[in-house]
Amino acid sequence: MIKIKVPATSANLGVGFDCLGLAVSLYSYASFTENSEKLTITGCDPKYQNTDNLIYQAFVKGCQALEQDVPNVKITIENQIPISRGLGSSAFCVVAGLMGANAWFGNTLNKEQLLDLATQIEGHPDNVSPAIYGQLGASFIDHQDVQTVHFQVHPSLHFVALIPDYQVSTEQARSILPKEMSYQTAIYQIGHAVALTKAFELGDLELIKTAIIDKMHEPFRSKLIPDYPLAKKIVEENSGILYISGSGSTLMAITNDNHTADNIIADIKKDFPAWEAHHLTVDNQGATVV
Ligand SMILES: Nc1ncnc2c1ncn2[C@@H]1O[C@H](COP(=O)(O)OP(=O)(O)OP(=O)(O)O)[C@@H](O)[C@H]1O
Ligand SMILES: N[C@@H](CCO)C(=O)O
Repeated sequence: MIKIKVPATSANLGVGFDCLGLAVSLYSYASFTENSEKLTITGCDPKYQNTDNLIYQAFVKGCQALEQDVPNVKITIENQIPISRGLGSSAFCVVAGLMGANAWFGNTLNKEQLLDLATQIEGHPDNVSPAIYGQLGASFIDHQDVQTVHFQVHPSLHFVALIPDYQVSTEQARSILPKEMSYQTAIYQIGHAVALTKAFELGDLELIKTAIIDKMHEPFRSKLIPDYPLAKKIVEENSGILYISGSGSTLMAITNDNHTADNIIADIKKDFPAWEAHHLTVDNQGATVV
């Protein structure tokens, strides 16, 4: 049996729309075993238990890249990453499927090749890069070639994923964005994004607080999350910093204090008892064969 472990990923980090992504300590697993039938899938909603399943689609793409026939396979999913909540559940599927195929046929694809394939499936590299490499990743696509660099996040930083009991569709969250942006806003975003990566390395919470403020997507997307204003108020009253994780609905709080992270969770639970909340650290390893 081949078992792949993939971390959840939090894309954008405010000003890094479609470029920045962070791997965090929440994990899903996919196992691949020989099967008498073409395909069996367990561990997910019956609507995903067919050949359209994203893990299987990525497994097939991996086999094709390796120029191998697609074997009969049983895929067993152990899922902790909530679906369509902005924590990279689709990146988990894509990376697990590709790495499953790669391990099945002797691990001949390297991480750069896996990242190129994963980005072709996912459409943007911000989640799949940290899902493969761990840490904080900054990525861009140069023709078909994905370039990615990694930043070691300062260990003093704590991340709290506040996960609403409702989904936000990535498709809708992309479709509501304006088609154009001014030079002034582009300059604002570039300066802030570069400074933000340094602030994460340094663990400089004051710099993170200003550098993370986005003008490109959060002002529009926050309207898709009805509880955004109250959640932001609760986090800021606890001296935390809030951004929309991926395309939402998860709101990620950042603090440099263990106790504050726990207080944020306790206060959020008072107003939103149905929400899930996880106190997370940065995953520095990325996806692994376990
Ligand atoms: N455990 C799972 N089993 C089967 N399919 C899954 C699973 N997790 C994710 N998926 C697939 O991924 C899709 C969700 O992708 P989507 O991009 O909407 O959300 P996300 O990746 O969680 O959010 P974001 O990209 O903002 O972090 C689902 O519709 C499904 O096709
Ligand atoms: N960068 C993507 C992440 C979600 O897949 C977005 O914000 O739409």
